[in-house]
Amino acid sequence: MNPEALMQLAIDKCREGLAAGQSPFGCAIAIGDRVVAANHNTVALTTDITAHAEVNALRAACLEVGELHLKGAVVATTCEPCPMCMAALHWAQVDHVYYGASIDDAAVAGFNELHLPAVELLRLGGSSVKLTGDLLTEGCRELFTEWLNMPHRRVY
Ligand SMILES: Nc1nc2[nH]cnc2c(=O)[nH]1
Repeated sequence: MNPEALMQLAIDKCREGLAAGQSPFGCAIAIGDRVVAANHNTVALTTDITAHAEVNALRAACLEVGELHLKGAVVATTCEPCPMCMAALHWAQVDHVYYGASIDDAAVAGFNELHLPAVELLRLGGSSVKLTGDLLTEGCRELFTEWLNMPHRRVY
């Protein structure tokens, strides 16, 4: 599946989350042409601070394929993975991660981000996961704008 189409799925899933009062993050995972997971962040819903979109998608994808490692998997996430999510993506041995908005964009929207770029974490840790940013960035940033207009948003 091409990365743009996968990112559009992540954006759509994020909007589903926004409609349900969740935070503005979505993630989709494909292996070849098969979409194995598409999830949004559920931190507010589950009172689970680790329920980021990427962690939710990884859990769903591993369950779906019945494997710990997602060899050949392509991941599209609306925002650059935080260190927790980047580490989880490394553990799952995904092939390539695409993201749209940046950690700085999330911080500007009010999230208490660790200012450690995903590319730095991969380099420091010697990970072979491929990483490409700036995919459908404006569409992904727009999700933060929509979220900032929600009166009952929950920041963390
Ligand atoms: N990439 C990403 N960054 C976040 N920052 C806070 N929550 C999230 C999330 O679900 N995904």
